[in-house]
Amino acid sequence: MLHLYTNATLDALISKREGETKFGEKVKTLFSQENLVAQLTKSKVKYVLFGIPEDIGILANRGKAGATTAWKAGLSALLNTQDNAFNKGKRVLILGHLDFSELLETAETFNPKAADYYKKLSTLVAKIDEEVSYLMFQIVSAGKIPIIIGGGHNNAYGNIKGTSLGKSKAINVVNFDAHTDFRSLEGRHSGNGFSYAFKQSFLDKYFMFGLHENYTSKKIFKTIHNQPERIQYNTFESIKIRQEQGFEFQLNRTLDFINDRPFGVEIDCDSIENVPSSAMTPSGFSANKARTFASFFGKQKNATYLHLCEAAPNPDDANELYRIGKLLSYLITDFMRK
Ligand SMILES: N=CN[C@@H](CCC(=O)O)C(=O)O
Repeated sequence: MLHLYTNATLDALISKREGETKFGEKVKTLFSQENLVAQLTKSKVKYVLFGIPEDIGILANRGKAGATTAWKAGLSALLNTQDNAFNKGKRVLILGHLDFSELLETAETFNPKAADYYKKLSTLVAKIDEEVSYLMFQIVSAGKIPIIIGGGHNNAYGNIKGTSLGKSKAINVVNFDAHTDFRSLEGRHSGNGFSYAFKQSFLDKYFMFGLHENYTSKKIFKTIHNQPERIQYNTFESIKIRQEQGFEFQLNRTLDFINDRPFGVEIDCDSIENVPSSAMTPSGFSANKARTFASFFGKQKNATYLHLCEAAPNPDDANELYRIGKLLSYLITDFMRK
C-alpha cells in the first residue's frame, strides 16, 4: 500500500534555517492518491521519489536483514541539502513509501528452521513485486522518471516490469553491483530479480558493472557467456585491481551496449566500499566512483529510473544513519543534475 507524504510529513524532517532554502522546502507532494497517473502527468516535475523499506527479499536470499532503514535516512539527508542553481527541489515530487509492514510482520512469524521457510518468504516477495511493478507502471505512464530507495535488490524485478509495461516494450538495465543477481528461478528473492525479468522478457539487454570475481558462480558465468548479444559485464578486479580497463572507458562501453532503448539504472550499495549492507565489503568502488556512475547515466536521454538498494544503516547508530543518508542523497542529486 502506498503511504502518501504531504508537506507536513516532510516539514518534520527538514531543519530550516533563516536566509537559506533547503531542497525539501521546494520539492512537490500530492494531497491524495486519487487519479495518481493524471495528477503526476499534470505535475511539472521530472522525477518522482519513493521508498521501499523492506528486507524480505534479502532474507529469502539467505542474507542479513536491515535494508528497511535506508529510505528514511536517505530522504532526510536529501531534504536537508541546499536548494540552489545546482540542486533544484522543484524538479522532484516526493510520493511517499510502499508500506509493507504487514508483510514484514508476517515474515517474522515464519520459523527459519522450517523446511519451507525460504519458499514462504518468496511468496511474500512476489506480493511486493506486484505493488512495486504497479507503482512503477503508474509513474512511468505519467512520463516521469522514478527514483527508488530500497529495500532489497529483489525490487529490480518490479522496477523493470513496471517500467517495461509503462513504456510498452522491454527495457535495458545497467547494474552497478558486486553480484549478478541472475540466480536460478527458484522463487523470488534479492538474488534473482534480473533473471526473472529477463526470462519474462521485460528485460532486453543487461550490463553488470563491477562484478566481484569471487562472488559469481561458474554456472552463472556460463549462462552469461552464452548470450553476449544480450548480457555483458565487467569486473571490479579488472578495473580497480589489475587496472586492465579504465572506469571512464567502461562507462562509455556500457552506454554503447544499453543505449538502443530506455534503460534503468541500478546501484547496489554493497558494491561501494564499507557501506553497511547484507553483503558489506571492505574492498569495492569508492563513494565518488558510484557518484560518477550516477551522474554519467543520469545525464542520458534514455535513463528511465534510478534504484538505490541494499544499504542497511544501523538504526541505533546516528552517525551511520547520517553517513549513509548523505551517500544516498549525493547519488540522487548527481543523477538528477543537468
Ligand atoms: N542482492 C544481492 N545478492 C547477492 C548478495 C547476497 C547477500 O546478501 O549476501 C547474491 O545473491 O549473491
